[in-house]
Amino acid sequence: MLREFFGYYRPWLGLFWLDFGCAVLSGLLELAFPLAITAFIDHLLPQGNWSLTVAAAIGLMVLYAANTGLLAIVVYWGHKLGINIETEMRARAFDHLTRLSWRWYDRARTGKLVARVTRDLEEIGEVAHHGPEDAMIALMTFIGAFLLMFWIHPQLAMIVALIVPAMLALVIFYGGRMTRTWRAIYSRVGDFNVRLEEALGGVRVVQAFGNESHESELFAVDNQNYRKTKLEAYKVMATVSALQYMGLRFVQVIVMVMGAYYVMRGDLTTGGFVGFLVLVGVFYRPLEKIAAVIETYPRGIAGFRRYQELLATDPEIADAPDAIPAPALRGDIRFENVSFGYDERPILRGIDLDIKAGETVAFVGPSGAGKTTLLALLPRFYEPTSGRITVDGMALDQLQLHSLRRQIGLVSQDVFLFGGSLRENIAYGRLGASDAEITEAARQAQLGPLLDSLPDGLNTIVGERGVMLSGGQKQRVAIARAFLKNPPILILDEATSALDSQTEREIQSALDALSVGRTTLVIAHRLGTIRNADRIAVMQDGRIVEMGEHGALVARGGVYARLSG
Ligand SMILES: Nc1ncnc2c1ncn2[C@@H]1O[C@H](COP(=O)(O)OP(=O)(O)OP(=O)(O)O)[C@@H](O)[C@H]1O
Repeated sequence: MLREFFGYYRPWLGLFWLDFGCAVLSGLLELAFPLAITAFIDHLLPQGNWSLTVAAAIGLMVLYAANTGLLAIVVYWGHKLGINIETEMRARAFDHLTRLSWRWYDRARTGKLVARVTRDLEEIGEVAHHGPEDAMIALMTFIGAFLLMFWIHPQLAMIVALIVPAMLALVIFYGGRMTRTWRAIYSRVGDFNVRLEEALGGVRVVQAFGNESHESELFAVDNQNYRKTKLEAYKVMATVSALQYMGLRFVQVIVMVMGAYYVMRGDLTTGGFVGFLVLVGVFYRPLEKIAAVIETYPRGIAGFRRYQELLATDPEIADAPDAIPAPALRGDIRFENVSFGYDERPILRGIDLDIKAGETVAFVGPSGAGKTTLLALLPRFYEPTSGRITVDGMALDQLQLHSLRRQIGLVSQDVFLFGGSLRENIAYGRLGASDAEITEAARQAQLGPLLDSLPDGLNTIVGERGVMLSGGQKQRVAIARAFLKNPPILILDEATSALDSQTEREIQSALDALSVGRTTLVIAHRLGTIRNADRIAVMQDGRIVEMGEHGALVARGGVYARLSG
């Protein structure tokens, strides 16, 4: 896994080495400052040479200025490295997410997905930047400071070293607790997101049922859980920082006392003494860094695991290696003994169906009979469990998915509109369509009068999911998209919601115009559509139980006669 993680550094190796190199140099300079102080006190002061003192001070300032520059580089370019990696991962995650199957999305929670693409990747970015750099600096200053202290005064250095294992044990112990607490916090944030997403997304339903307080109570549970978990984390943080502070100060006092003793005995110079005291601070700092690494690293790694899992999710429905681009289709469609179930429960059972190019077939039957499911197999939103489907004699899975879907228009019951303008929403049917083409499609879909009445015309913003449009208008936008797409095959899932008869007539005539010259499969809830169909397929319990023209089916006196009667 680490190898894969470091693979993401490859395009940014230059940045990585720049960041890493500057961090190492800065670490070395940190070690040089205590030595400079020692030399200053022990060698310069006794000489009483003022100009040399000023020169030394200027030299020290230059060193500090250099270190400032190095630190600025580390902060900016290091974070740049992190965000570059994060951006690349986010792009891949989004790309993959847009390709996952309907079956996968049936089980997904959007709130959690959003958290993965945003928060998880942010954590990884942080680790990508700080991980190697922190670990290296910590190790280097830790060992370096100890060697220098040992060089100044071995016995004193050993006293400091005695305290190190205790501090490390502390850091590791609390680091582990911190990791667990953070994991819990993030899981709480996930719950939170899901709740927010559903309550706000469904706020109209919440209000319609007067269930605001109920939602607030549910939210309060998540909110309080989050608070409790956060408080746990703060407790651990308080303990760690208190212990760290106490540890450092105690060691400093011990060093002060012991150092003073050695100075009085003439074993240690004053400069060595002061330098040593500063080194204790330098030596101690990596412990904090190690604590930080122990805290952030597992978070990043947990995020990276989830990211890898996401990328490894099988899109289920994808192009076979030998799939060919679909040629311009005529629109002959065949279902051969097709069966399907979303899970173990069979929904479609051995469907055989032959539709000629240009034909309009209406599907009717009781709710839950499998009409929508059957038609969802044609653009390969789901794969049949057995049997096969062909268009123009070619099996669907021989064709490249995009080239197939480009030739199938879909007008479904619940039209999804994006939160932009009417223009953007209609143009979704064929990206890059000109304004003239968009307007023409809108008029064909009977949106003309609406466009004329809107001061902003095509630029009118439709609101999130198109809330500013009526149900009938949304339907017409979907029809306009289909006109613009101009596919040889059309799937219409009629709106079941009652439209007034005038609107219904307009939409029906737009749909009739749309289906001219195309193979049209329509899930019919209205008699008007059924009459226009060349044939009617009556579905029941996942089977086609009757097939034929309206008159013949009525005369037969079977299921259809009962349904339409
Ligand atoms: N995504 C899904 N996951 C699992 N089961 C599903 C899914 N979609 C539909 N079903 C189930 O499949 C069965 C057939 O549903 P389908 O929507 O195809 O029926 P329909 O004939 O179109 O009904 P309606 O006329 O009410 O739209 C139903 O029992 C439904 O519960």
